Amino acid sequence: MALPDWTPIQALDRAPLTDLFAADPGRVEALSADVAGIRFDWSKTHLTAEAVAAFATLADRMGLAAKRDALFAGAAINNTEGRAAEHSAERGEGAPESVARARGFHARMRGLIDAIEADALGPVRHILHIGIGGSALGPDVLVDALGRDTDRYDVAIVSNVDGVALEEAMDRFDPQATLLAIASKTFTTTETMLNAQSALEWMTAGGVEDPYGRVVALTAAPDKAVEWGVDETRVLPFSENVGGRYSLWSSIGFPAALALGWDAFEELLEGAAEMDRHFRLTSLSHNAPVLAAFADLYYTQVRGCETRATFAYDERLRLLPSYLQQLEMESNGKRVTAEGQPVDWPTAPITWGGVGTDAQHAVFQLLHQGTRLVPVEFIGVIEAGDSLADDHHRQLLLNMFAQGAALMAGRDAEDKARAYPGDRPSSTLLLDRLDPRTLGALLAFYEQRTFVNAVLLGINPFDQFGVELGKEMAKAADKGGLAFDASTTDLIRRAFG
Ligand SMILES: O=P(O)(O)OC[C@H]1O[C@H](O)[C@H](O)[C@@H](O)[C@@H]1O
Repeated sequence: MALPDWTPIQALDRAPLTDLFAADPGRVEALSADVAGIRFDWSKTHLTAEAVAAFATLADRMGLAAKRDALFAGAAINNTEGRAAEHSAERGEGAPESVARARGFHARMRGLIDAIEADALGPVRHILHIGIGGSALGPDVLVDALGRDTDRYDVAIVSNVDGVALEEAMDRFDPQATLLAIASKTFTTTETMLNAQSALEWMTAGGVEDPYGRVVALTAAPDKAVEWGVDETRVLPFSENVGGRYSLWSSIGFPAALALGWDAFEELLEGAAEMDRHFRLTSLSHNAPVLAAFADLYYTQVRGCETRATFAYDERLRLLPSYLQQLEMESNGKRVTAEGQPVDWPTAPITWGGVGTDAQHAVFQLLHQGTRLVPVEFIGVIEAGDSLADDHHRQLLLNMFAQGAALMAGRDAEDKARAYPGDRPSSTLLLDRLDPRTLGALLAFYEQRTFVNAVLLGINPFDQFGVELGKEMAKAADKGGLAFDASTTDLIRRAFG
């Protein structure tokens, strides 16, 4: 298989951003895209027509078009696990048999949601969703972003095995009015199974007559859920070919579908499908996930950037950075190629971020004047999420725009402590409004951008063997069967005697 050759990209001219704007009045339009209610603007990055062309050549060398087709055709592109990656089929974009299968699973989920809404499982006010990693981060983003104006159900998403997290939800919820949703692709994850067991005990202690009758399982291992005690009629399966961090479109999205209503969930899928079609059918130089990945790779491979920061200037998107951390770092934090050869180029940068304007008063000092170059991504929403006077939203967005401009322009000063070097890149995503369709498109954009990055890096984004060793050692430690190093042994002794 071809390996990436970065030399043509590293040889590109490195003109400062302000020169690039001065030289080309058409720069904004040339480096922007409008897709599914989102304006993407990469003009404040160092991408140029030449850079895009050089990356397009690299994309050819790495077989991006064929890999993209293979992704949507359901070929086994997750080669290390011998599996397809079929999250797009969940939103109707994929091989016909995979799409049909996903539709069948969705119909089943909808049927159960209808039954819950009709009180067939008894009165339900609270949804206690237990899951971790991909079985929590995606649904959490959805419910937090879109569920603020609805009081259909009160949702708690509990992931951490730290009982503090579960107790907080238990204190808030009435066990008699709670539905327990156990979300686990494998239905074996230690934290989730322990939390589920404790939640079930809490329901029993709270006088629920048939606690198992109030349990729903969201899983790609339906047999294991039945074995655990969930009635087959309340097991909502999804395909093994949907990766955990790509699974919010499947039955893992159940708490969002319940809290927001089925129509909203379908709109979310439709927005994602719109982004998929854009990704599949648009030429590379106008393709949003592709251009975003080109900029990502430019900064890691050419400018040595070790991190990339995302700042959502919208309180409703405050969980987006954590969701992106799993999506990007678990997918592309790899050190061997898809064929198992060591790579000698940097793979995924560290994804971090926060919410604006708060972050301006905390971490932006480093972005403006620190010694490290951090490409920044701003996300804003034109339509306000609040109903206060216009001032709030106007201030919010103006601050976001000003930060991008300041990073780029910089400012000279005699006193060097007061000088800003400028020429610091940012991309901006401006959403018309935050609704299910746009959020679906936004999340699908990030998924496909992650895929393009992986293809050009020559790695497989769909496995995550790196999370196993620590889990195995924790299990062995629990059984007392492992001789640890002196430091770890000392810590264990201090904690448990
Ligand atoms: O959904 P589950 O099988 O419980 O897995 C939950 C999570 O745990 C694993 O450790 C992986 O790192 C994640 O990709 C996954 O989403």
